[in-house]
Amino acid sequence: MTYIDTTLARLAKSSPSQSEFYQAVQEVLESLSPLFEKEKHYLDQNIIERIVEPERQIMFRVTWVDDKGKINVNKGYRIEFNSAIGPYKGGLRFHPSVSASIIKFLGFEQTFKNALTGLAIGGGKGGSDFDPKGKSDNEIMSFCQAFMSELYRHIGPTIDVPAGDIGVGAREIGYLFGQYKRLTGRYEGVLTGKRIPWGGSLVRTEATGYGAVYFAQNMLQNAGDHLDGKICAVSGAGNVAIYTIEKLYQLGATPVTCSDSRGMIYHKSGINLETLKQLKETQQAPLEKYLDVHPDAVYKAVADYAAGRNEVWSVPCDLAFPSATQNELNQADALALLANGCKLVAEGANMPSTPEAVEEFLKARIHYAPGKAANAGGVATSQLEMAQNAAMIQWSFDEVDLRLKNIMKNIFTNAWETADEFNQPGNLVLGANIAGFRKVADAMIDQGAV
Ligand SMILES: NC(=O)C1=CN([C@@H]2O[C@H](COP(=O)(O)OP(=O)(O)OC[C@H]3O[C@@H](n4cnc5c(N)ncnc54)[C@H](OP(=O)(O)O)[C@@H]3O)[C@@H](O)[C@H]2O)C=CC1
Ligand SMILES: O=C(O)CCC(=O)C(=O)O
Repeated sequence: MTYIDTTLARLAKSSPSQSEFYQAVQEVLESLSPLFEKEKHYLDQNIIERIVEPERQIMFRVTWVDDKGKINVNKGYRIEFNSAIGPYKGGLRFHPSVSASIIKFLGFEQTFKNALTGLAIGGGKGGSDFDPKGKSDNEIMSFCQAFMSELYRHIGPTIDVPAGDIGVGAREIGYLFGQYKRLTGRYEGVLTGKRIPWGGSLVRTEATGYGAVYFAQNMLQNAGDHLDGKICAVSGAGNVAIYTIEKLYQLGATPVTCSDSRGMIYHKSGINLETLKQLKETQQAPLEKYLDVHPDAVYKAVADYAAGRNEVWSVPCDLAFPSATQNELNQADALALLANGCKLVAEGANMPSTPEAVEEFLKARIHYAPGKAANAGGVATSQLEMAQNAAMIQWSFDEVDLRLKNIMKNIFTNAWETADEFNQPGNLVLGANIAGFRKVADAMIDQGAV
């Protein structure tokens, strides 16, 4: 048995039925093989067994009252995965699909992503199986207050700093922050993604989508190409997708698709960003309503989006930005993209491509950027928010945007050069995994057997 088989067998025994978590661990460990062959001390220090085990897993009951006076119970999670290079940092996801497996895979990925940013942030993730869809504002507040009533004792500006993810935006961060302040009496940078007037950072809202496009720009420029005139397929219709689409337009590309959990829009002349923002940021309406404003667009419903029936990937495009959720792009989707001429995939979502899809991209030698590299702009800008909070200052939009651009360039260069070092030029999966792992593992070794 290889060390990968041994590790996965051990995880299957100690953490049964966590398929997303095993998938993330397997993907990272497979690409680390060349590193372990070259630098044996990681195995001597038992780093693999240590790094796949979260430092702390908090699971709790969230009891809240809905508008009809009914008492509801949901499950809450915060997985504090790794603090070798800084306080735990990562988002909170509120979605009915949330499970220990999903939060653990996200926390594991977050650890390496945060290391790639070059900033002092460890990895964590949290959330709940609470479904915000169809809930009133009062119910969202009631849930957030109940969630924070347990979480507050585990977090702090130098301990663990949560943020948003699927189903958690500025509104939820506001309710969570208010409850933290009520319970502790402290006004401090304990959450990021806050609104600007009370401690938020400019550009945090846009950062993940903008960052993914900056990353794609770096990949293209490195190959003597550019974004101008490129046709782009984007999935998702939330925070990441919207600001990916915005930045693509700013840099001369044309995004032609977006999608939500019910279906996708194909608008050949280009997605209308104002309509999309109106539907998703203001009204929280299904994408089908887009047709009321733009009857020339095409809408296709999907029966089972997360299982890979994602029509976005069947559209002719030069570049693809999966920005909805994990495993939304399978092998058939990858083959359809390649057959249609797609030359670059930059992942805005976390682990959106299945292992078989990633294999196809690597085999075809197109530009492929895994989520932990391409979507790191969000968490990096969260760290910039922490820095501004700690210093009690606020930087301008341009200043934060410039820092974000530089961080994305550095991540690209680091992953690219690491791939070269291991004789796999252009393989950013290997480059990002080894570069992220090395930083965390070296810090763990320096800090002893803790
Ligand atoms: N926000 C951030 O800063 C960062 C986010 N990410 C990742 O980006 C991805 C998108 O996050 P974000 O845009 O913030 O989230 P949002 O909640 O703003 O939007 C998520 C979008 O994806 C769709 N979606 C979510 N889950 C599912 C599912 N299980 N099946 C089908 N469709 C689904 C939603 O459709 P519907 O509206 O119908 O629910 C929605 O359009 C996630 O993978 C997240 O982890 C990564 C780095 C940072
Ligand atoms: O901004 C953050 O802290 C976390 C963002 C996030 O959840 C992610 O990078 O997946």
